[in-house]
Amino acid sequence: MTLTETAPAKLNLALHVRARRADGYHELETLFVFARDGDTVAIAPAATASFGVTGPFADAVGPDGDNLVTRAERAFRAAFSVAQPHAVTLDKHLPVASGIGGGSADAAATLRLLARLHGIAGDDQRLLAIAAHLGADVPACLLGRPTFGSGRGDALVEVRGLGDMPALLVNPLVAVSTAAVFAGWDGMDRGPLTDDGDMLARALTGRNDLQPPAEAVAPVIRDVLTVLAGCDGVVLARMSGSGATCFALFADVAARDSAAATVAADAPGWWQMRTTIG
Ligand SMILES: C[C@@](CO)(OP(=O)(O)O)[C@H](O)COP(=O)(O)OP(=O)(O)OC[C@H]1O[C@@H](n2ccc(N)nc2=O)[C@H](O)[C@@H]1O
Ligand SMILES: Nc1ncnc2c1ncn2[C@@H]1O[C@H](COP(=O)(O)OP(=O)(O)O)[C@@H](O)[C@H]1O
Repeated sequence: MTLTETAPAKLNLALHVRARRADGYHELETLFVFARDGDTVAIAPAATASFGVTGPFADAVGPDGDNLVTRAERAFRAAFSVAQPHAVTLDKHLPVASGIGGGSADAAATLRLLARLHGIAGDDQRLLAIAAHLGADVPACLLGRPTFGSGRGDALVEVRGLGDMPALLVNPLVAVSTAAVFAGWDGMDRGPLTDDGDMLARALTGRNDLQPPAEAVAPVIRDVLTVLAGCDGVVLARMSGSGATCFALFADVAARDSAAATVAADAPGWWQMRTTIG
């Protein structure tokens, strides 16, 4: 029996960095939303453990046994005393180290699949503990619903999402290290996210405080945002997470598709994904 799940791209509609912590992490406030599309993880019980990766970004993950998917599988088996090995395959469509949490989403999808396979409730606290240990973003990806995150980004409160908004994700295919971008933050607290209004209103009055340090690492991010912000019908254009992926939200599908055509013509070397944000 093979079980399959989408590991949806994560977007930070806004991300405010509030403080640097003694443990090397940062206090932040963020609005997490999830795309309808992303990677795909498939899991089946097997005589021996194995990992395989396919898809356009397979090479960036590599076939060896240490990545966020295999770490999630090992942590699950240890926490729930599961002796049964699994064959895991990952179809990798999201660029790696790109601010849309691909690795975190893959790990979260792996945990959800293993929970289904072994009869563990999706909201079991042990799953959440494994997720938090794998990375600051993994608990939000495990939940997979629109959420306000604080602390390291792992203190979560569910909020009402955007409804189904057409979105375009664009990455200039420059990998950006999350640690390096946080290290470049200037240390200035520019204030909290507002809790007034709906998700879109809160996002529109918010910012991404990691955008300036990410642009210092990868100046092409400014070009991506200039192209997106100039497209007709854009409601919001911003960088996600620590970059370099930027997103644009649109009021309708026609405007989103016309922006996708503009980006493809202006910058054929950039990665893009048309999707819908819930
Ligand atoms: C910036 C965000 C926003 O959602 O997303 P991405 O850009 O990774 O998608 C996340 O906070 C990333 O979460 P995640 O990618 O899971 O981070 P981790 O693996 O736990 O940490 C990688 C490194 O990022 C830095 N880090 C991460 C989270 C945080 N709140 N403060 C930090 O300073 C630390 O230097 C840490 O060593
Ligand atoms: N399954 C995976 N997919 C993507 N990256 C992974 C995976 N497993 C481990 N990684 C590592 O995790 C790091 C973060 O990748 P990713 O989650 O794609 O980026 P981000 O945290 O910027 O959203 C990368 O350096 C990558 O090498």
